[in-house]
Amino acid sequence: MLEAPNRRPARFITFEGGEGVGKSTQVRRLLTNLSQRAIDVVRTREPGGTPKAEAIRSFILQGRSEAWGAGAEAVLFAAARLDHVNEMIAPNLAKGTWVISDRFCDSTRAYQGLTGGVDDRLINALEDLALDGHTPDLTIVLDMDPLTAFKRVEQRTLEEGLQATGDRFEKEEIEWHQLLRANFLDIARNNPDRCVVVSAEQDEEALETAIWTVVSERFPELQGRSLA
Ligand SMILES: Nc1ncnc2c1ncn2[C@@H]1O[C@H](COP(=O)(O)OP(=O)(O)O)[C@@H](O)[C@H]1O
Ligand SMILES: Cc1cn([C@H]2C[C@H](O)[C@@H](COP(=O)(O)OP(=O)(O)O)O2)c(=O)[nH]c1=O
Repeated sequence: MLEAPNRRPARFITFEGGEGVGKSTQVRRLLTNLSQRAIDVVRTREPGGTPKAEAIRSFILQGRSEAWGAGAEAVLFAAARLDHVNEMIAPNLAKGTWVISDRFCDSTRAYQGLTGGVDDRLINALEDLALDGHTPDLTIVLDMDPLTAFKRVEQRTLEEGLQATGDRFEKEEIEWHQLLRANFLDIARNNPDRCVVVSAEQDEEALETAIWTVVSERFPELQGRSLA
């Protein structure tokens, strides 16, 4: 099939960071901002994004893989990612649809690798195989003090009368989450062309504006696009 002339490639954007820093909220807001500028875009999440990957998600987040250790969990996250890339991310990008993912490969490197102690060689090999060249064009690393993030989540849970989930990784000690934060910052430092760190300690609207500035500067095709 002939390529349409001057057609820009679809972009792949990921959001990373610790628990409760506002990733899902900002993924939704960025999706709206892009859609309003007539960009075809979908949002997805990890672990998950396809039925098979969602099955692996519930298995891990219920704590059923915990006893196997961080190395086996890294393999499970990569198995979910392989399906997610092959069945969802790659086909969307191929047809010109932008993809925004709430977490992706940096989560495995940060949680299982740098914080969980899994050997770099396994993390690198899994990343290489699962991504198969589908490295994100831009990764927004949302950074904030984990205690403040937990307080936010607690506050909302109380306000909305929700049940606290206590997922597999949410119950780790605060020191563990502080180390996780430092490790996400290290990943960003080691990938300066791809990652941009944005402080998540600002209200939702201010953070949305900060992220929009990063995204629109990174992708020149967005400049001058008026709101639909
Ligand atoms: N900038 C913000 N300021 C205050 N509260 C926020 C902000 N962004 C999100 N929240 C609230 O914090 C909680 C976690 O947000 P969420 O987007 O689900 O984070 P994550 O996806 O990183 O876990 C939610 O209750 C959400 O409503
Ligand atoms: C994608 C991925 C997630 N995780 C963890 C991070 C979260 O604790 C959990 C995903 O749960 P989720 O409820 O999506 O967390 P959050 O709202 O904080 O993004 O899985 C890993 O440990 N490794 C990975 O590769």
